[in-house]
Amino acid sequence: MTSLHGLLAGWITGQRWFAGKGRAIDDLSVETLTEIVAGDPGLVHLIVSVRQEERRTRYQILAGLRDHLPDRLKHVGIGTCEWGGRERHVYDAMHDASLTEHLLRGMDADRRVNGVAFHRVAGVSIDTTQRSLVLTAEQSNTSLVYGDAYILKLFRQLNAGVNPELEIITALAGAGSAHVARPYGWIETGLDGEPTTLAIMQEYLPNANDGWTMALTSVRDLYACPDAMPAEDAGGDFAAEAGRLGQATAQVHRELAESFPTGVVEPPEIKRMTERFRRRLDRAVAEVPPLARHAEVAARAYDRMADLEHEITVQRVHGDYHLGQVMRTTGDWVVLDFEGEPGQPLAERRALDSPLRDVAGMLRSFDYAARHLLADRPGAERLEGRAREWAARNKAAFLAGYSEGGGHIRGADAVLLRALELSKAVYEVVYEARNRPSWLPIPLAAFGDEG
Ligand SMILES: Nc1ncnc2c1ncn2[C@@H]1O[C@H](COP(=O)(O)OP(=O)(O)O)[C@@H](O)[C@H]1O
Ligand SMILES: O=P(O)(O)O[C@H]1O[C@H](CO)[C@@H](O[C@H]2O[C@H](CO)[C@@H](O)[C@H](O)[C@H]2O)[C@H](O)[C@H]1O
Repeated sequence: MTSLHGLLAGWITGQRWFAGKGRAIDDLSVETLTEIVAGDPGLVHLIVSVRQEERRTRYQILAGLRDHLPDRLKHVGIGTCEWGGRERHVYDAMHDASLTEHLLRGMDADRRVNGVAFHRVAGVSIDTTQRSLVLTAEQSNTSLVYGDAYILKLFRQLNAGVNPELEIITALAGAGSAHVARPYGWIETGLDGEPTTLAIMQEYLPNANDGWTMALTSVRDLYACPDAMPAEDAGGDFAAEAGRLGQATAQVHRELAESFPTGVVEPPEIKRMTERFRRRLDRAVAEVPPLARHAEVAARAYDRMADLEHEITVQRVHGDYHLGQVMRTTGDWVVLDFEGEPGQPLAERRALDSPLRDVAGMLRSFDYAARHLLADRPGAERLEGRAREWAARNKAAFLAGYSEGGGHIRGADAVLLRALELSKAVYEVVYEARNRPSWLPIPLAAFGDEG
């Protein structure tokens, strides 16, 4: 009979959130196993450590155990193995509402099960009768939606330490921000001696649309219009929303600056920042060879940044800002997912940075939205111009909104912004190569234009 390790090693590579796709697993070990619910069905919490060549990554899994697997759960089966002296079915517990209700109950009761601690945010109450469904989004993590009340995000890749998202939404919600979803609870454990966030539960925004979906609708509308029609006359023009998003972004940056420390980075440290960008570029080229022919474009932008003679203001930022991280409610834009770039060390994700890093991230996202629909589309070359037009129009509206909302972008910031955009594109090249290789041409196109 296959061992639990063997089962997990065969299953994990097929999961959307598994970051090491395309590379063999050299070793998978179970670091911790905590029984959250005994019996049938049973629920166990696992932290597994996966080694692929030199890189070791920890992942979190919630596994269900049943003596008999009902048809409705067969599609999430992991396999069978011996457990407690008998053969049991192991499956992905996120799809079993009769198990995920224990997560709600655990948070409501501030329960602790061995090393796994459930917490409720002070002053809120949790409705434990809500049933969960797994969100089917393109995600680095896995989210459960309970009724239309809560959304619980289970972090898949684990890095020791408090997740910046928990820290930030707690502070901003506490300060009365209109741009974050209210936190309700979290789950944590100790890893390498540090409290480490395993999951966060927030208010679910039931009548909201995410920015990526809205932007794609707008792009589709434009592509369907006659070539001669100006973008502003096309149905579904997104520019007014892009402007409002810019304003909301500036407000969130102000709230972050008020809730956390800020600082300034002097030119010698700016040089060191560009050295880090270069090292990241070198690593990316080694991992994704098609990036090599564009490396010079990025290197030149970094050189220009290294020559900056004025200081840069730094503060806590979002860190992985894009259209999929913002939701338009009936009232305003709400910002999600303040956890920085998944997979980066937590210290880096919590470090103070230029708010323009988020601005750069969103500018890249407008390019993604414009180009995404061109892949594999007949007549794509004809639409290339329209894609540029859509991206340029919405980027300009976003930047104008950012300034109107009190965000600071001076003329001299163009060099910094360009370097940050290309640094983000380098990250995206690696992200796409690992997760969605057919999307790789999108970030690679960022280097084609010297800006
Ligand atoms: N509070 C919320 N209300 C409604 N939908 C949400 C909420 N938070 C996240 N979502 C949806 O879940 C998706 C993924 O959430 P996100 O926090 O970005 O996860 P990940 O870090 O895995 O990408 C979002 O794009 C959005 O569609
Ligand atoms: O999972 P997260 O949302 O934290 O972020 C990761 O996945 C994103 C993709 O889902 C990725 O974003 C890239 O693709 C987006 C379109 O799907 C695009 O809007 C972004 O601009 C682009 O960076 C993100 O980089 C990654 O960290």
